[in-house]
Amino acid sequence: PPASPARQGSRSLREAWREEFSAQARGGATCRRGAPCRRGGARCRPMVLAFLLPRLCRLQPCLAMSTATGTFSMQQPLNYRAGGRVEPVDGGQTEDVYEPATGRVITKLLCSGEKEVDLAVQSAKAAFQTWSRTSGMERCRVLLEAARLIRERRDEIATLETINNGKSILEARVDIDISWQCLEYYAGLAGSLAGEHIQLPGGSFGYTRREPLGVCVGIGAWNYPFQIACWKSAPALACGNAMVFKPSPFTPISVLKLAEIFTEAGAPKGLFNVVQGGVATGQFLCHHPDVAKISFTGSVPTGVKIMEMAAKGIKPVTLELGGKSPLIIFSDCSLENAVNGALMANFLTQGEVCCNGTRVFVERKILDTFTKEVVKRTQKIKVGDPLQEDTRMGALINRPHLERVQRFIKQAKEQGAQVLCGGDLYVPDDPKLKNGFYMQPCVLGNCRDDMTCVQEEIFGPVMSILPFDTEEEVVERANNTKFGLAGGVFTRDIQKAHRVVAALKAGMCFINNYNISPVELPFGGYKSSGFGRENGRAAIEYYSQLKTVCVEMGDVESVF
Ligand SMILES: NC(=O)C1=CN([C@@H]2O[C@H](COP(=O)(O)OP(=O)(O)OC[C@H]3O[C@@H](n4cnc5c(N)ncnc54)[C@H](O)[C@@H]3O)[C@@H](O)[C@H]2O)C=CC1
Ligand SMILES: C[N+](C)(C)CCCC(=O)O
Repeated sequence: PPASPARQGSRSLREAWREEFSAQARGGATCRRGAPCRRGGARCRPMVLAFLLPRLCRLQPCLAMSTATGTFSMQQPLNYRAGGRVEPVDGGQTEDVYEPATGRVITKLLCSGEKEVDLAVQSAKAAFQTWSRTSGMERCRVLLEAARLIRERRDEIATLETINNGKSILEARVDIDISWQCLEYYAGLAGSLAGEHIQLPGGSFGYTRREPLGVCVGIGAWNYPFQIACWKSAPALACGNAMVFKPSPFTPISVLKLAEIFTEAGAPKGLFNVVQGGVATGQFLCHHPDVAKISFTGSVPTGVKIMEMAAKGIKPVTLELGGKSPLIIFSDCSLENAVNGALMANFLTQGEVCCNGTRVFVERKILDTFTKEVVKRTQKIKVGDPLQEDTRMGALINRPHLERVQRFIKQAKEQGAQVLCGGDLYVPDDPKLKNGFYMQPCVLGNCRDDMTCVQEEIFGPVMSILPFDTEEEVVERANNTKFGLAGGVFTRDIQKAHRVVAALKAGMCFINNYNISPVELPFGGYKSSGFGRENGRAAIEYYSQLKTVCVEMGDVESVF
């Protein structure tokens, strides 16, 4: 998008940085103007850095020297309150934050205590006073500007996401695109939020006002750190709320970019705050009496605890929890699309996706052909350095999680499943990656519905293939789970497609595709996968409340 003249100066510097930044991340030899470097990138780069670094220290305080794999380190402080980065005033417990690609510690996280949480909430409360009185159009402008800034810094934010989460840079860029689209979408809705006018007898009338809730808390998971923060803050802010966000302690970094961008886009200081920490910090947030709403993304057991805490304060909650979603492949599908769909449904973000279609039901007639093709394509997935352009699968979030996924595969074998490909740890040749958390994507055959790998959410790159014979049978088996986040069907028969998705007990269903994320569509679960919706118009309901005003135009007829 074209920059306004007022922004040109700082923008050209940022662009120069971005080009250098992307070149470093790629490890490629490009010069500052993005052209192939005739003088050799290695020699050219120090000159560019000598020019840029003093300025960057001011502009980009959270970025240290270099961002190529194995070189990034994050500077303190990591909390964001009242429009700036701050050290927590209390807390004290520290956690290591990793770069999954190399297993290096990139920073220490200071977990925020009760006082710091209170200061963040008070900061949000103060910003709410002004923000909640702005018009929808004023909010629209701030959100649009924030969306524009995210879009402008897409590569920089995606690189941070890749370094801290381990997903491929290709995927991280898509995540950032979905993030700014989400802000644009709610910017568009902000100006049209309105109540109703209702005529009553005798000229009296009523009307409704759609009002914000107050200070909303967002608690995020580690698989889509920046995107989750946008999915929560965009509708919250559009409705006139303020937010305190707590990312997962595994991925505390990229959300600071969002906080800085909101401030730069003109949001009042304190409108969007970040407190870092784990379980205890989350509990302080949920119990805080000035918090009006909690929106949570994470596991089912934590979701239960969040709801219990919210119940004590009668706070509304949105819960985006786990899943074990079915993907149903009928024999009349386009095989090529179905295979692509199954890969999309299982292997994005190293399989660490809540709505993944990990139970792949395949009509027996095409079981062998489908399985052969899926295995062939899975074996071709390039695992490795997530900042390399040709990598398609990076590293899992941390060592304990990698080991947990490995245990699921071991147990699947013990229960009779057959490993058709992958499943082993992967050690890249590059020595700097040898302590990274990599594994080969895995396809399991010979699966039965009662196996642990088919019942439990693995949250790793493991697909289970299950044969079926009839539509009725597969719908029943697909629904036979405590979860209900998503589901998919591949068929060329349109009646069958709609009949099957209508029968699926899941909040997000796909026909002839899987795991795409148009921000216009509501997203959320049935059953143990949670309730409330993110994205789409529906999310407005979860970040606002209706006030009814009844207006008497005549005299009061008293019964007394
Ligand atoms: N439905 C959805 O949209 C998504 C669901 N998930 C689910 O999340 C899980 C993986 O994410 P994790 O971060 O490991 O989940 P988790 O439930 O352990 O943690 C999620 C967040 O809650 C915080 N937290 C943990 N205990 C808390 C407590 N007692 N009170 C307040 N906050 C607390 C954590 O610090 C983190 O920020 C998977 O099971 C996955 O299915 C993940 C992404 C998206
Ligand atoms: C973006 N998408 C659809 C692949 C996943 C979003 C839900 C999650 O946070 O896991």
